[in-house]
Amino acid sequence: MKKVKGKILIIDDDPDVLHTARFVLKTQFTDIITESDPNQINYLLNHERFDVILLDMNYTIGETSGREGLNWLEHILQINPAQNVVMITAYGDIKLAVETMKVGAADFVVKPWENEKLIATVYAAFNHSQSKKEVERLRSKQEHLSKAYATPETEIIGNSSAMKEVFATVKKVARTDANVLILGENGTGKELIAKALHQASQRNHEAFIKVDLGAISETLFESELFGHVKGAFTDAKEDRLGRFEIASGGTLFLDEIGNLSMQLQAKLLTVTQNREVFKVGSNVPVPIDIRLICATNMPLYELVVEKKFREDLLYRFNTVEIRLPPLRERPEDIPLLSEYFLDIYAAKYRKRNLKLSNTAMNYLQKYFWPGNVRELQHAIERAVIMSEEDELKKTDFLLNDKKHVPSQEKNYNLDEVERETIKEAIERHAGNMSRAAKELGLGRTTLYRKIQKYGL
Ligand SMILES: Nc1ncnc2c1ncn2[C@@H]1O[C@H](COP(=O)(O)OP(=O)(O)OP(=O)(O)O)[C@@H](O)[C@H]1O
Repeated sequence: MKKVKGKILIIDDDPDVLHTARFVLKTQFTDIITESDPNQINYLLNHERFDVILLDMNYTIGETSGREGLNWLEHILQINPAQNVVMITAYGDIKLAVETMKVGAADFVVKPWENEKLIATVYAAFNHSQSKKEVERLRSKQEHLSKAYATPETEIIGNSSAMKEVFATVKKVARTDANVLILGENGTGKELIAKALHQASQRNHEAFIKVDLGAISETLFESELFGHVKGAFTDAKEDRLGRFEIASGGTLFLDEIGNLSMQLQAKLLTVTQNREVFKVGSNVPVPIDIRLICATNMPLYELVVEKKFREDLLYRFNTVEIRLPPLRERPEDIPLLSEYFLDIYAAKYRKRNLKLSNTAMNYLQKYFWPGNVRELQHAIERAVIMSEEDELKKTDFLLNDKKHVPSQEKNYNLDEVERETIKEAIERHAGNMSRAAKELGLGRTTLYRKIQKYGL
């Protein structure tokens, strides 16, 4: 018969009891640990997690009141309030055994026991412990999922060759468990791609948990990511699961990894190498099973050269790398995205007949889009709200004109480029010629000569 994967601890000062209990239970469970000295409870509970503890009521010779067992039970529940404990009691102690259940014992078995009865009682406690764990895991997962689903999902739009390549990579790697690193400027769709990878993976019925590492303070990092046990620090009023544990079985998306301090990078490396976490305040390792997706808008490879990002951590993250090009490098996606967002917002603001004029579309395609797709999305939403006619015009978009790159009509006339550059520098330094000259790398006299030449 296949044994159940479970760890049972038996604490009794009578070696015969330990021996027979081990003999009976090892036919059912994979790990049986016996201990004759209850003073070892602290050590044991701080180093391992037990599914069920079988605990004797009396230890000191001549002691039959059962009080000792009750005290040890309270002690165990203080260390781990969720621990399942089955009391071992002599026939005369049944009244006290019932008392222990009020304190928090899961059940009791009476010595001498029938083997079937012992197995059945430990099984029931074991199943209870498993369902308690599952309930806690599901509760935390649910909390995160409801937050995640508060924001509606969007399609991923793109017809440029760069985006087609991205889609092909997503398709290829989604079903593997390979770690994926997504690089790209703000608003290029890194999170969207991470979600797409999760949705197309075999883990899609499990949670997708996002952690914005840029938003977590250094002090809360461990508790947020690895969890904590009750009493680990002043505010730790109860046990809490970390994001790694909640994501177990699913996908963990670590955003903004470029912002991590060296110290936190070291911690993350250990966790991703060993695939287990230690909750703050606990020495018990918790195994984790996650698919890891990381993202950043920082130049990670440069940070490695500057020794600001660990090379070993980068190579742990980048088994597969996806680079999302900035929107200005794929202007052919702009009409598609613009129409897509226009549809959404025209419906939302009940302006269904709204169209984009050709001049407006032209204008959008030439803009620099420093905030990428997110900026385009906001620009369209704002224009839809502000528009008073059936057609969105160039003037409905409040874009920063300085950031326009008329790429197709780019001017390669050196004189004109020089004239524009000088004009911009003078404007930027509010007419301060020394500063403008310095920025342009020119002497003041040369600058004046050129101002005269170009009639500025
Ligand atoms: N290809 C796309 N198709 C449709 N919507 C997109 C696309 N790319 C990005 N978006 C939208 O743009 C917004 C920003 O996307 P997302 O949050 O995925 O970007 P990000 O790269 O993770 O940004 P940040 O670096 O700021 O976290 C979202 O509302 C997203 O739905």
